[in-house]
Order: sequence, then structure tokens, then C-alpha cells
Amino acid sequence: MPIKIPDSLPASRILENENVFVMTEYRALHQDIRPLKIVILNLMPKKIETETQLLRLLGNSPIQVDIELMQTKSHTPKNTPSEHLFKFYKTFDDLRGQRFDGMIITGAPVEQMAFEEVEYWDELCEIMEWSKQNVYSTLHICWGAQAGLYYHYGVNKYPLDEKLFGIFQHRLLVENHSITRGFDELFYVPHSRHTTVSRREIDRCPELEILASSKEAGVYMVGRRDGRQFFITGHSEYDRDTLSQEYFRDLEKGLPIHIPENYFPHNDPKQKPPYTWRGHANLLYCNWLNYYVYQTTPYDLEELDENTPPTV
Ligand SMILES: CC(=O)SCCNC(=O)CCNC(=O)[C@H](O)C(C)(C)COP(=O)(O)OP(=O)(O)OC[C@H]1O[C@@H](n2cnc3c(N)ncnc32)[C@H](O)[C@@H]1OP(=O)(O)O
Ligand SMILES: N[C@@H](CCO)C(=O)O
Repeated sequence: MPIKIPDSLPASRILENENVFVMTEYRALHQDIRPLKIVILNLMPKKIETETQLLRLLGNSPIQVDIELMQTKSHTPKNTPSEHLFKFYKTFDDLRGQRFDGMIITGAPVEQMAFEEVEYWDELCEIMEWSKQNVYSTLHICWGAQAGLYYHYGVNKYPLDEKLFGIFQHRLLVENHSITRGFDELFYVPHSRHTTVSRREIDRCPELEILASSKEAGVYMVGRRDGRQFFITGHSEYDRDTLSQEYFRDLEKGLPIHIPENYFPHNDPKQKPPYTWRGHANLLYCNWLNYYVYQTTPYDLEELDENTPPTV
């Protein structure tokens, strides 16, 4: 939450220079407050696990959030009970008439296919096009980030020689950006993918800015300069044991997989992995929800369109 302090207090100028959110008295008096509307397009096969992970992070904020869960209608999920989907999920057809303050598009285990081969690609393109006019800020995760970068900016994904799998150190590239406010300079994030995006192709898009990256994992966080889209190539939302489950699953299937890097103590899969990315994940979602949704979305969502400027 922002702090409201007298303009003349020395901390006011110092914190403003550091881009800490200081609210003017005028704005504080005039800010209207209502619950936020967030829609999660869940493309992951283990939908209950993913929705729980994301809700845990979104729930760690003082802001009231109304959640809608969306699934695609052009693919029938095999791995989530249909009763669950029937009870809790809506399709784009149900929701397209509404506007949202924020949207999350999850990862999906389809990264080794061409985008156009994915069963729900056309539907996803329609949803991503709709998001430009009808959602204030959209956060894309892993394959969702690759799909968004490709659809909106023509940025391709490329196969890696071997699966990028483990916990990797990341570094901030831009100082005093609101989405990374409070981050440690070095922070850790899980990655679990066979493909990557090209830094050079992203640098060629003037609307985009690379905000954090990793020597081993490459580009991590990309933002549209106006904050209306973020693309996150890792899985900060993963639970402590998600990588371990993926590792044992692939071992059992006889797939080529190495021990997740920097994960099990002494690379011993019998030992409990320390949770080294939870603080980062909580801050990322809090910052997005606060600075790029709550403080900047229009109070009246009917005013929203592709060019709506931030409210602050
Ligand atoms: C790059 C990233 O974004 S990483 C994020 C993805 N991570 C994960 O999914 C981790 C957890 N997933 C898993 O452990 C496995 O996918 C499992 C155990 C759930 C299922 O594995 P398998 O039985 O080998 O594959 P299965 O044939 O069920 O397909 C898995 C998923 O791939 C997706 N998929 C596969 N083919 C297609 C296709 N042509 N079009 C669209 N989606 C497809 C679907 O989402 C499917 O699950 P769903 O039907 O429940 O939606
Ligand atoms: N994280 C995914 C990668 C596949 O896209 C998995 O291991 O299932």
C-alpha cells in the first residue's frame, strides 16, 4: 500500500527518487476503492494445483480480489476432473462481455509444438486480442509468455539443447522499476522448459523492456513499457516439490532428464529441497497487483480500452 506523508518530510523526496510509492494528499483523498476483477486463463494440465499456487500468491495482499477461472473450449482437458471444471470454470464465451483489471495466462506443456499446432491456438489468439481492450494488465507465465510474445510482437521460441530444469539465479537489469520494487538484486526462480526466447528479438521491439534475466536461464521478465503486459519465463508460483514431481515423473517414463539444478541439497533427490524463490514470487504478484492493477486501472472499467493511461 502507498504511504501518505507530508510533502516537506525529507523522506518524501528521497523515496520518490527511489520510485517508492508516495501518494499525494490529493490522490489519497480522491482515490475510490473497489474489489479488483482478475481472470486466470488456466492452460496447465494440473489445473487444481496451478489455481491453488496462483491464488496463494494473489491472496497475499490487502486488496480484495474477485477471481474468475477460465478454460479454453477448443481443448477438452484430460487431467482435471470434469466436475471441477464444470463447477468452477468458465469459457471465453461466458466472459468476453466483461472487462477485467488483470489477467493471468498460465504456462502449458505444449512448448515443443509449433504454436499453430496447439489445439486452442486460434481461441487463445482471440483471447489475447480481446485482452488488449478489455483487461488493464495481463501477466503471462512460461509458455503463456512465449505465446504472448509471439502473438503480440512476433518474437519466436527456440529449442534448447537440453531441458532447462532447476532453480537459477537472476539479476535485475533496470533500477527502480515498480514491478521489481523491493526485490533482492540477485533472486532465484524455478525454470522447467525445453525452449527459450531470443533477447535480440525482444530488444528489437521498442514497446518492450527486459527487466530481469539469468546467465543460465536467459531472459526472465519482460514488460511492456506502459505496464499493460508482463511476460515471465519461469515458474515463480511452483511449490517446493513441483520440480521434484516433474523429475520423478520423467525418470519413471524413461525420458532424458537430469537432476534439477541447484535444487536438492547435495543433489540428493532423497533430501527436501529448500524453498528459495517464495519471497520473490510473493513480491512479484504483490507488485503487479498493486502498481499495475490496483493503482492504475480505471475505477470505472467501462472506460477501459487499449490506450487507457494509468490512473495515478
Ligand atoms: C513451458 C511451460 O509452460 S511449463 C508448464 C507446464 N508444466 C506442466 O504441465 C507440469 C505438469 N504436467 C505434467 O506433469 C504432465 O503434463 C501430466 C502428468 C499432467 C500429463 O502428462 P502426459 O500424460 O504425458 O500428457 P497428456 O497427453 O496428458 O498431455 C498433457 C497436457 O498437454 C497439453 N496438450 C497436449 N497436446 C496438446 C495439443 N495438441 N493441444 C493443446 N494442448 C495439448 C494438454 O494441456 C494436456 O493436458 P490436459 O488434456 O489435461 O489439458
Ligand atoms: N514444466 C513442463 C515442461 C514441459 O513443457 C513439465 O516438465 O511438464
